[in-house]
This record gives sequence, structure tokens and C-alpha cells, in this order.
Amino acid sequence: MSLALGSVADDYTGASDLANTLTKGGLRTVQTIGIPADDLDLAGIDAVVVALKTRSIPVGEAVSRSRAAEAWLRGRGAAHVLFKICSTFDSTDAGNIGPVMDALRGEAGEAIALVTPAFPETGRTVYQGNLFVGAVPLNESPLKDHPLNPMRDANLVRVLARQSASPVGLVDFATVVRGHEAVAKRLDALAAEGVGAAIADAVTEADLETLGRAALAHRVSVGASGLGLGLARALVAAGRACAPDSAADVGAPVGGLAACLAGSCSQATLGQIAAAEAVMPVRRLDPERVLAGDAEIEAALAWAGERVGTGPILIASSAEPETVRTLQARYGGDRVGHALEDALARIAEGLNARGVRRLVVAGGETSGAVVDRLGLRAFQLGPEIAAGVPVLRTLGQGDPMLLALKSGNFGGRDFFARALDLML
Ligand SMILES: Nc1ncnc2c1ncn2[C@@H]1O[C@H](COP(=O)(O)OP(=O)(O)OP(=O)(O)O)[C@@H](O)[C@H]1O
Ligand SMILES: O=C(O)[C@@H](O)C(=O)CO
Repeated sequence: MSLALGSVADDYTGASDLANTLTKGGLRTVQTIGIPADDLDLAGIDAVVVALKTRSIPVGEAVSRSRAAEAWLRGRGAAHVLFKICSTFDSTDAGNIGPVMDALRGEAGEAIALVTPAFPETGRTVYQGNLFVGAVPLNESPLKDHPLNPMRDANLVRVLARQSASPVGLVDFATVVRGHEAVAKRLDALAAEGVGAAIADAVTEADLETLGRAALAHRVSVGASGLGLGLARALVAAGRACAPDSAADVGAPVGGLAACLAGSCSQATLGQIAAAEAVMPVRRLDPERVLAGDAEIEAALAWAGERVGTGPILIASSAEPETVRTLQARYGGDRVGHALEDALARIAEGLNARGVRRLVVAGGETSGAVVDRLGLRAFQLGPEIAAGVPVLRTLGQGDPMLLALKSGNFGGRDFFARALDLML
């Protein structure tokens, strides 16, 4: 059976966001962690999203891992591969969006790639190449304070041009509203001028349907869940996927204990942790003590062990931007980030050993560290908790676990409680 669509995602929460959107768009979808084992059963599956952890690693590694995932997907018949990036275009001038895009475009033999992070359902829109988060340009949004990749320029034509080896152009809104043929013509014209990537404006789902249709004529595209939606709808309309009529079903309850972990320092996650304090015990890690040794992890696990038997608990490293900046200035951003990711991953492992089978994790890098530490390999999609965040059920690995991997900025204030309500 050939895949109708393949995707290489640059982080795990982003992958589950896309897998959720593809499922809602009518594609039977599986999310894998890294390149799947050969015995993964793909019968009846339309789309595979290969989750990588390549957003914040050195460029060369990001490129080689992405190429290997793309080759695997092509080997399963995927005619189109979407490189799933963050809807807030998380990256630095060194990459990794530009270099990975250049490599995948080269492999696919395409002259140009359509690029759009628009995802209107979560307030991400693109106009004249500028990315808006809700009502404000990217550089005025909380993303300007991101601990790993502060976003200080909203003009994505400029941002991507700093990362890509080829010139970057624009498919503007006036072209998009004229439909997929106009977009296709504009892409051809840009390619003829030697432009290797085009940021495409999109404000509504209708724009993304247009872009999905235009992108499908090529072998590779770059975008967030909004473009995934456009591609899914184009595939269903073309009869290349058969839109199952039953909603995503996460199967029988898994039971077991439940816990939440948060490493995201986004404004949304900080608000969600504050709200969780009213409904479950919350412990905040002391980052300085985490950097000093194992005692903080052991203390957190002992604290959890006394409480998790009677109800869900939450452990967070998250802090306000000013606190994050102070810590990073003292110890270095990479060192702090990795130490806290590793601490939360080890706490997840300890909780799992104490019977936790239902786990909510906030933050893309944090989720990557947790899922890797637990050795999870593939997920089936369950119901949507909030826009971009589905319930995931482990696939093909003995007793199932339920997870929710939340992108930092997603979800309402009651996210943690709401997630646990759907994870039975
Ligand atoms: N108190 C803290 N001080 C400094 N860095 C922190 C602190 N707590 C967490 N971090 C680090 O901040 C980074 C947060 O990245 P992560 O990807 O997990 O969240 P996010 O960027 O908000 O989510 P997403 O990528 O899904 O948008 C991680 O490297 C984490 O270890
Ligand atoms: O696109 C998004 O915003 C998310 O799926 C994500 O990738 C955040 O890390």
C-alpha cells in the first residue's frame, strides 16, 4: 500500500499537531518517532508523520536525519513530502528550516518549494510575507523571548533568505485569492528567476486549501498544520485518500496513574500551570539544584510518589522570561535547556516505573526528551484536546500508554485538566 502523504516533522509536539490535523482532514494517519521499524503495519494508512527532534540541533545532523526520513517515506510510495515546521517559524539564522528545506528540495528534484507556517485555527496568519501571532507581528509576540530561538523578525522572506542557499520570494495574498492556478503560475515564474522557495500568504482555511492544491503538484513543501490541512483536503478531493467516516478513536481505557510535566516557558504554558494549581498538586523544579546534581530529581520523584497514587500531579521547570534570561546568562542557554529537558525526561521514566501510564507533556523539546527516554516508537491518533493537540496512544509496544504532547503555545488555561479528562 502506497502512502498518499509523508511528512518529516522537526519536533514531536509539532508532529502530533500535524497528525491530528491530517486525521481531521480525512487521512488515516500514524505518527512515528524517528524512522519506523520495518514491521510497522501500514495497511490502510494514508499518511505517516515521522517525528524528528531536529529543530534545535546542529545543521548537518538536522539535514542528514531529515533526508533519511524523507527517503524512507518515498520508499513507502509518498509522492509528496511535507516538511513540518513550527507555526511560529522557530529557527535561527543558522537554520534549521532553510538548510533542511534546501536538502529536501534538492532530493526531490524540485526547482522551488512553497512555504507557509499559517495555521489560522491557532491565530497564525501570513500577510505580505509577515507572520502574525494573533493580532501582533511575530517579533512583538511572546516568541520574541523564546529560550532557544527568540523570533525578532516577522518578515519570513527575510528570515528564510538568511537560512537558505537560494533566493526566497513571495506568493502574495492577491495571488492566493485568485486560486491554485494563479499560485502555480507565480511559483513557476519565481522558479524561472532562480528563486528556490516562496513564502505564501494565507489568512483563512480557504487560502490553505488553495495552497494545498498548488503544493500537491510538487513533490515537497514546507509548512505547519495549516498547509497539512490544505494537502489533506486536496488529496481527499482528488480521490487519493478515502476520508474515513469514523472520528479518531483512542481505543479501550488504559487506566494506571496520571501525571503532567512542563518544560515550556511560553506564556500559554505558564498560565496553564497556574490554573492547574487549583486542581492538582504542582511542584516547581529549582533549575540551580537540577544543574548541581541528581538530588532535585530524586526529591521530585519522592514528592510525586507520595501523591500520584491518589490523583494526577504536575512537575514543571517553566519560568518567566526574566528568570530564564538570568539563568541562561549565568550558565549558558544550551546547558540549562538540556539539563532541564534531561531532568524532566528522567522524572518521566521514574513516574512510569511507579505506574504512570497517562502522561501530559508541555513543550516540544521537553516532549522529545521524554518520549526518547521512555523509548516510545509510534502513536495512533485519538481525540483532539485543543487545537493542535491530540490524545496519542502508543502503538505496537506491549501495554499501551496515553500521552498528550503539547506545543508550548497551544491550549486554553484549563489544558492540563481537560487533557486528563480525555485520557482514560
Ligand atoms: N526555568 C527555565 N530556565 C531556562 N530554560 C528553561 C527553563 N525551563 C525550561 N527551560 C528550557 O526551555 C526550553 C523550552 O523548550 P520546549 O520546546 O520544551 O518548549 P516550547 O519551545 O515552549 O514548546 P514548542 O517548541 O512546542 O513551542 C527547553 O530547552 C527547556 O529545558
Ligand atoms: O506548529 C506549531 O506551532 C506546533 O505544531 C509546533 O511545532 C510547536 O512546537
